Amino acid sequence: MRTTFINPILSVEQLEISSHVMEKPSPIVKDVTFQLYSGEMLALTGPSGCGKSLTAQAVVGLLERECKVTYGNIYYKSENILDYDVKSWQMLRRSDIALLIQHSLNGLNPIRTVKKQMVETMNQNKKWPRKEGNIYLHSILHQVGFSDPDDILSAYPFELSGGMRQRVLLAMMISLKPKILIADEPTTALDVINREKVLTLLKELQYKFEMAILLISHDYENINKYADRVIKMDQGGSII
Ligand SMILES: Nc1ncnc2c1ncn2[C@@H]1O[C@H](COP(=O)(O)OP(=O)(O)OP(=O)(O)O)[C@@H](O)[C@H]1O
Repeated sequence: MRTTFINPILSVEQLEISSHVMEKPSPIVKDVTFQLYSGEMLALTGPSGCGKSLTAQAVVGLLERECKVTYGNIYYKSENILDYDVKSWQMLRRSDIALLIQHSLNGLNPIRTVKKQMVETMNQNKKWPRKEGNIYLHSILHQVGFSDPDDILSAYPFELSGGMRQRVLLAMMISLKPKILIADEPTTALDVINREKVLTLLKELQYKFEMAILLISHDYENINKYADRVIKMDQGGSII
């Protein structure tokens, strides 16, 4: 799919996020405006603590209790998703916007096989007949680079390396065919070779699944190599 820079799939406008820890709410992220277009990989970068992760959490309705959006709008396909209730956010995360974060590695249940967890995820949007479901699972695991999906499916998460678990999580997310994947620092804690592997994989998935990817990263060298566009936040949390 070719990216057309006409109608953004996601539009963040003058976003302000404030912390309510103190009596008076104080903005931590201010004036964040950017557009993400269908099928592109957009990198969001900037110094540590400038608010990249908070921006990602706001887009999927997962800000922690003490943080709130205090100004601005977030449009997904022209709909202001800041008006959503809890159920609509859940639906959006289930079928449209997936967020991959480092912490989500712990999101795999340690006492259930990969297969059980993947089947459960896959069936959230559509009940798959067993045979078709199995074929689909295998094909998705192939897409994220597993040459022997059966071994992975029968494994428990603790039997897999961190990199393998990350690919399993990616496979789970991809199985729901999101329109947007937000990958928050997917290469942190990886060595140079594995960083390249993850980014190459994301690039392949971007094309194969016609997904838009918002890549949050500090890895300037690779960002320029893989992203179609790069935007930068400053210390005060605004886009520069
Ligand atoms: N739940 C929270 N309550 C209050 N302040 C928070 C909360 N989460 C993050 N912050 C603060 O908001 C600011 C932005 O944090 P955020 O994690 O979004 O930065 P970041 O740009 O993603 O940083 P990094 O690149 O290091 O991951 C930081 O100063 C952080 O301490």
